[in-house]
Amino acid sequence: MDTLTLIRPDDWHSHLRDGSSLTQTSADMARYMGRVIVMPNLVPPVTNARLAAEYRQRILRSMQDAPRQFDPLMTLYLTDGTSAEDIREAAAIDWLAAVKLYPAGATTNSAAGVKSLEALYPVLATMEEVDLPLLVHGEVTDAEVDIFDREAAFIGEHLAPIVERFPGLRVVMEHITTADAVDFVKGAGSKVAATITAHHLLLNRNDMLVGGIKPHYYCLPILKRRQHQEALREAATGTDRSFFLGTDSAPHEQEAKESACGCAGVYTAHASLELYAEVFEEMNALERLEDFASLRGPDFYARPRNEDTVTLRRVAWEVPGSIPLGDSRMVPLRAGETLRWQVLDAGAA
Ligand SMILES: NC(=O)N[C@@H](CC(=O)O)C(=O)O
Ligand SMILES: [Zn+2]
Ligand SMILES: [Zn+2]
Repeated sequence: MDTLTLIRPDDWHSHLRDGSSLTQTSADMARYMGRVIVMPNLVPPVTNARLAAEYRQRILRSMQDAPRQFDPLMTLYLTDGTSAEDIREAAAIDWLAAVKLYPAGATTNSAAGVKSLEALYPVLATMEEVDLPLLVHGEVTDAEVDIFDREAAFIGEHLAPIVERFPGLRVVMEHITTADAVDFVKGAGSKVAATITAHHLLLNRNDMLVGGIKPHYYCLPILKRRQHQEALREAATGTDRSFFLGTDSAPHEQEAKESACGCAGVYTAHASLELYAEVFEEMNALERLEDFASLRGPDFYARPRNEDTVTLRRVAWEVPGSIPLGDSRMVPLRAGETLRWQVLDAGAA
């Protein structure tokens, strides 16, 4: 198979950042994605509908000729101060898609995150009532818990109790990295889903650590052992419709990652569908890429599927060694390496 045409995909988890970074990040996303769920972890965070509306305008303005299909869907950052009123206001806005939970200190720009989840149960009850999905960065932050165990611990300590207490709440476990998460989502019923990134499908912790430490593979949740990577590959390419595309593309300046204390995040927006296509091809599952990338996400979010298409072609191309990020540069995944697939016809106007 040398060409693959699929319904236009959407990215259900992405970091576009702000200011001059938007020139690159929005353009990469808009190249062929339809809807893009934009994470709210700016400094300061996007905590209410007004801030989300202003951020959305900055994203749309960052592109001189935004393709017709590009539709940023915004999220609110859940904090200890989020009110039921914030939730009701958000739920009334079509482009406001969900509320994002970051446990305080779990990841990049999460200092404003939630300290006690249980104290926010009344807010979750309102979200359940108005059917506004909860997106979670699923890692505990206790210093005693090993970094490789933090996702599994979060499921048992926090996620399972939430799902049990709020059975009508739609929950997306974002960027899952373990077989534990795959098993939990499979057993949790139709209101619980998960996004899977291209880098967690392509890499495991050996890729990051053997033969020298690779800062551009460092992200959170951290890459796990090979068995977990294989469970993710089976889930993404399998028939369970709870698993769908979310790149977690997370740009950082080159110097911030190539550092004695490098920050977490992998940039994949320059080639997201192409990277997923490599995995699906390796798994002999290219025919299921459309379901994963373009159908399961809108079905879960109860939004219409896109109607137009994009076409991947087997045309080798080299990823640049670095690309602009505002006034600086960043190193995207597979920098300087050759990719097998390319989106040549994105049908964008
Ligand atoms: N994934 C990451 O490693 N980093 C993300 C935050 C996140 O999604 O956890 C970022 O904003 O840089
Ligand atoms: Zn996260
Ligand atoms: Zn993220």
